[in-house]
Amino acid sequence: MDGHELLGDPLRNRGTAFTTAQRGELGLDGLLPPVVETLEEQADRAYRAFLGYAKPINRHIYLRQLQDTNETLFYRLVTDHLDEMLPVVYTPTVGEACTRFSDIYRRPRGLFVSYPERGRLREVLRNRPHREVDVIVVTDGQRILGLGDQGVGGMGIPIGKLGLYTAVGGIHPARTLPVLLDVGTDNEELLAHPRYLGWRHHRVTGADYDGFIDAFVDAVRAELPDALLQWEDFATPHARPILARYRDRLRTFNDDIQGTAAVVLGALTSAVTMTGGRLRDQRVVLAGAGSAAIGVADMIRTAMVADGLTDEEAARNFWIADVAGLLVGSRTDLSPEQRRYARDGEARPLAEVVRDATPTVLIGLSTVRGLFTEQIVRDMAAGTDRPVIFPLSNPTSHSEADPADLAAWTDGRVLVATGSPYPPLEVNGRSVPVAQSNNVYVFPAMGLAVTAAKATRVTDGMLVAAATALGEAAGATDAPVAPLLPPIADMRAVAAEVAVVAAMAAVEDGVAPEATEAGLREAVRKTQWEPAYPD
Ligand SMILES: NC(=O)c1ccc[n+]([C@@H]2O[C@H](COP(=O)([O-])OP(=O)(O)OC[C@H]3O[C@@H](n4cnc5c(N)ncnc54)[C@H](O)[C@@H]3O)[C@@H](O)[C@H]2O)c1
Ligand SMILES: O=C(O)C[C@H](O)C(=O)O
Ligand SMILES: [Mg+2]
Repeated sequence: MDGHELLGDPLRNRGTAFTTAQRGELGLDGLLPPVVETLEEQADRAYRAFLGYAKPINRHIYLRQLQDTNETLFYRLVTDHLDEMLPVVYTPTVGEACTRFSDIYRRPRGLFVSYPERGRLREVLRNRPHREVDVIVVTDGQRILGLGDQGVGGMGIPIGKLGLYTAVGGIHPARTLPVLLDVGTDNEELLAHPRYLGWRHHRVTGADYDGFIDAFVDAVRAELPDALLQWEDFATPHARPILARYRDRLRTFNDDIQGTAAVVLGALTSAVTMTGGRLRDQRVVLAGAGSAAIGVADMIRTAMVADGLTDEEAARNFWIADVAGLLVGSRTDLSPEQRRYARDGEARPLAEVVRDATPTVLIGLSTVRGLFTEQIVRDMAAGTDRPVIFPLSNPTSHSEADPADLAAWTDGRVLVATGSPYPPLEVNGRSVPVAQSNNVYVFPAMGLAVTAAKATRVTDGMLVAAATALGEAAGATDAPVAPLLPPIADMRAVAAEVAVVAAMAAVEDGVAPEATEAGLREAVRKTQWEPAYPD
């Protein structure tokens, strides 16, 4: 590699931080301005440049460009300013980046695996930019946040998620692989877009789709048998069947179903601690019955059983409503997973469900902006002292409610967590951060746990352990107002702690080699990469 090529390799490029001696040895003389800088000095310049952009999308484009130029510098910057940059590299701005992917595209990253190449998927995988991979995040772009089908633009999500595997989890950036499965798009606007960069074709469906997914998984197992495969933003009709099909065959999990459920259980555990109640006594209304909502219900139900209920009693604590109303036994459109929660009577709308059920907990995974109306929230707040309300749909433009409204409509009694970031609430003259109940609190820790413990599967036990550790890390007390999850600035330390607990669960479940807690702690520590130039 000559000097010029070296500067084009984001993993090895140090830009102005190459020393005088290195510049001489590596053929870099004349290719850089004369001053030699430290990483901190470079990060200071990059931060000022970042602040120079007013719009979040332009900040996102700047940071993505930095990531493609010098990854050490990118991760130093993001790690040092996580609170401020998480909403820019990730939700909600990453949603806009996906919708505008074909317009803002600069450079390739990751692998585009498209249907027309289905006969040669191993060759495509062999073209991966880096040989050794710990974590793959894959999407087919069909359900990007609450924004629907984004086709090839969905690639923004695996890139964003893996950026956090590194910034939060500490997985080495060269050991991550974003993958976009391009099976076409049913988004007519994209199909008509003159600059659309994906395969211009309607979505492949049925047996052809299933066969393609199978061929992809076979190629992953052949080429990267030790990698963790995370499924992300698949539409509900595919998400669960894919998870069921592969979860016992390789290291794999679905982030929207399982990662989401673990973080919600963690935040709910904090809320219940704060109210002084028991999990088993909560009456939960869920708005939305997609794969995220049912995943959340299943995990809370399991935790209620651990808290002393029978499975049947626990299921009776849920009222789940989707676009057609309450899930009831007389409906013919329910999947087996949904039917477990079906209740008697009519398929009444959410507002009626909230009036009848007198819930203590209201969770939104519906993609519908403003679904939690003032009336619904006031009705709920009339029946419980501390209403627990989680509007979890992303991005912000699809959130079921704004925390400030929830606080106003409940006279400050609400315990809130949101999917997308929101500014702090003013409560009795105090500024209280709003917990972001987003799977980012769990997936980097899962990657770290699987990698450090050499786990061969992702078990329910590992996810429940992660949820419990997260709830404990929030440090909830019976104080009247406090955030339900740890601060974002502490996320890296929390991920390491959650990873140790999940790794211990992997050993206990028999999917990882025997190891002590101290051994796993050391393995997690050693796995975590620090953004710094090596000596
Ligand atoms: N906070 C997080 O970490 C997190 C994680 C996963 C998903 N999500 C968000 O959850 C949302 C849903 O994801 P999904 O994969 O389950 O999607 P989905 O499209 O499968 O599910 C949406 C559900 O909402 C229902 N719905 C639509 N309109 C409704 C209405 N007016 N009243 C009640 N229900 C209604 C639909 O019938 C469906 O059951 C997305 O916005 C996604 O961004 C957030
Ligand atoms: O990506 C996120 O912010 C969370 C979640 O995976 C989602 O799909 O909304
Ligand atoms: Mg997702």
